[in-house]
Amino acid sequence: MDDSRFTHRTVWLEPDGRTVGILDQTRLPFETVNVALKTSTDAEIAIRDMLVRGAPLIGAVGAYGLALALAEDASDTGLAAAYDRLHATRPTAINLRWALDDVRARVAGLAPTARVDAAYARAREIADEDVAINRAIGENAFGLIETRHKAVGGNRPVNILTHCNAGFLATVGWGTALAGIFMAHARGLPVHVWVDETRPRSQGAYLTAWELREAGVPHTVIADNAGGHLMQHGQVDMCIVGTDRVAANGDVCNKIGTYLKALAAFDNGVPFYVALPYPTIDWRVADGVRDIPIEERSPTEVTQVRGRLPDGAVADVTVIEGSAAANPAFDVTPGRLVTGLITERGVCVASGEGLRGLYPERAAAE
Ligand SMILES: CSC[C@H]1O[C@H](OP(=O)(O)O)[C@H](O)[C@@H]1O
Repeated sequence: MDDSRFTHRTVWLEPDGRTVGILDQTRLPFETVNVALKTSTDAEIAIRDMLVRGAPLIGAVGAYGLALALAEDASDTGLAAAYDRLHATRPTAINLRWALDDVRARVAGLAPTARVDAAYARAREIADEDVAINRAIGENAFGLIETRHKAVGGNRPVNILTHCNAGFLATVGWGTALAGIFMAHARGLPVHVWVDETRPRSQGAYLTAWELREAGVPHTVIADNAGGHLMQHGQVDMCIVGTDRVAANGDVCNKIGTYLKALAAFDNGVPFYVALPYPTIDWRVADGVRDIPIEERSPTEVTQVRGRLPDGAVADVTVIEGSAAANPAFDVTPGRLVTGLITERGVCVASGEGLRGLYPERAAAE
């Protein structure tokens, strides 16, 4: 299958070998705008303000951000300061720390004059590795979708609910939760996707729906509160979502509202899967519900909505006036509510034992 439709459209290195190109996801689906990151501050702002978002993608952009920073100051002090600035942009997705740790380890022992090239080389490897990993996740997810298709009679589309955006826009390519869906559609296995709009930033309505439209995958956007009703009435055959951090015990941190979908799925016997690449596993966190930091974002993301006005202009409109608003950006689903974790190495139970079975060397090394 042609990878190009699902890869290298979110972040790339410009021909000058230093400038980092990104697709500005805050403008989608209304406009397609590319942005050039020329400084480490550009990279910081891009991650913090969610021009790029999605755990694997912010890891890749964080890696390039460190390379941009080393081009400005390759000293030990400069490296440490840049690491801290980039790490502080978003606290929940573990891929950012993973990527910054990886690049720092790669360059720390080098002479400052050798650090920039080494950092860019490693950032490129991280980006390319993400595409390969997600393709493998897609194959493993495709197998589950194919099995589900047979289980529901094999004569109708598999109805899959997803939350937020874990498509190629959340990664360097293919996506995680959507990768298997793209493959199923391309291979003629009929699927239909229920797309949670995913307030307050509406990554589902703005980004997942855009990806599925582009790929021609049948889908229906729904209010976040509709999923439980659809599950109660047999309209959902399985759920597949992404994640920003999986704890060593299998607890899953993902966009706010995921926990509620997992509860509804558990109550209705709907298989609930979470797709993730190995950098999303945080072996240092023993209990996800207790220990994973939850990002609190600006209340304006709740009180304002971006849309297209009748005259065609795109604007932010205030929909809540005079009231306080709270905006926790993630929640944590206990592993007991998760049917399986879909990784590049296969599918496992959402538990410490399940994860160690797939990654024996990682558990030992962490
Ligand atoms: C494949 S990671 C996707 C994951 O990231 C999203 O968070 P955000 O858009 O705030 O970066 C969301 O939790 C997705 O499930």
